[in-house]
Amino acid sequence: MSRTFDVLEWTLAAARGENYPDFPEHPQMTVYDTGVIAIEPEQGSSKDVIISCAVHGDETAPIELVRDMIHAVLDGALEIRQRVLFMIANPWSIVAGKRFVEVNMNRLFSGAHATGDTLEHQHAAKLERYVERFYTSAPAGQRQRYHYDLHTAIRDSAYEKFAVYPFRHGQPYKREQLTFLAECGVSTILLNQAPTTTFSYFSSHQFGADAFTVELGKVRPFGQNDMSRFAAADHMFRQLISTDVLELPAFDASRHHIFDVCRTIDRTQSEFRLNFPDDVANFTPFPRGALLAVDGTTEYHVEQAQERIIFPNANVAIGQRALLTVVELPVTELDLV
Ligand SMILES: O=C(O)CCC(=O)N[C@@H](CCC(=O)O)C(=O)O
Ligand SMILES: [Zn+2]
Repeated sequence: MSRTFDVLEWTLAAARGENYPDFPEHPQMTVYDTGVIAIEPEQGSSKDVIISCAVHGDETAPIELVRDMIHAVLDGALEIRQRVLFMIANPWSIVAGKRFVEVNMNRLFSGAHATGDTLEHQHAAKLERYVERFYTSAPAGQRQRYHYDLHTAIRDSAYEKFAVYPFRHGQPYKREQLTFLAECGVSTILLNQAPTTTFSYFSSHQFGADAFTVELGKVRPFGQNDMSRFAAADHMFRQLISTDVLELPAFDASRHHIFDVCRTIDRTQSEFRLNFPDDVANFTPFPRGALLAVDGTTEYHVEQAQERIIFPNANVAIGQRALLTVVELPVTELDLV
């Protein structure tokens, strides 16, 4: 169905330098930038929720989810009870139909954007300012900050949906967040054990938000996503922003698969290869001793009894992460609050 105003078309037209009608006047909506829209209920909110997509431009399902939520608000079909910032983070990479135009933007947060001057460096700096503006302009009082940065993964995955819990600097993990994510269909969690320059770590570390990189499925072109696979996540995000108090079931440890990030293997040489085929899925386990990657003359072998591979990508820029390995951790070993 064609719309008189389509927020994605408006965002992409701006990225292409084309004309498009202005964003419609709406009493609760403030446009921070094309694709960056804050929605603020008049009163009574207690949550500041960021839902971002398109940090990688070819990860289309989250873009469709965010687009449809914004349209539902514009159409009066979704009543907003909490402050929300929707972010279509890299419109130029959507236009290009690529993960990024020049540089992977999800390595440029927490100030890393200062190291260059590409479109992605400049835009990451702006996105940081929008996050700061949104969180710091909330009404006074006790509030809770959230940031769900929605992605889809390049490879198939033994666990279709999973989330990265950014490094907590010793703070406990939250039962409520694990339960919320499980209700979204995301019951597999990776615990990052070091600071990163990702968008979710930025909001978590700089603003104390409950922030996650959420992998909702596999990268597919527009029109090829089976949106029924995202229905639970869509429902829960809408519940989060349209209710005063979000009803969640009690925490149930048996629902969750927790994995500790064990090793981060960076590509440091132009001669870099992964020692397994392109169709090996995320979370595939490898036995101790197996050769995973060769970086110049350095060989990376599996060190623990069973390490599983995540996000393998031999084509990353030199200096960037080419592979993570994870090991399963019983939920009972987590410091939970
Ligand atoms: O499938 C892949 O290889 C990449 C999917 C993706 O974009 N993942 C994020 C994870 C960010 C994090 O570690 O929090 C990324 O690589 O940026
Ligand atoms: Zn991504």
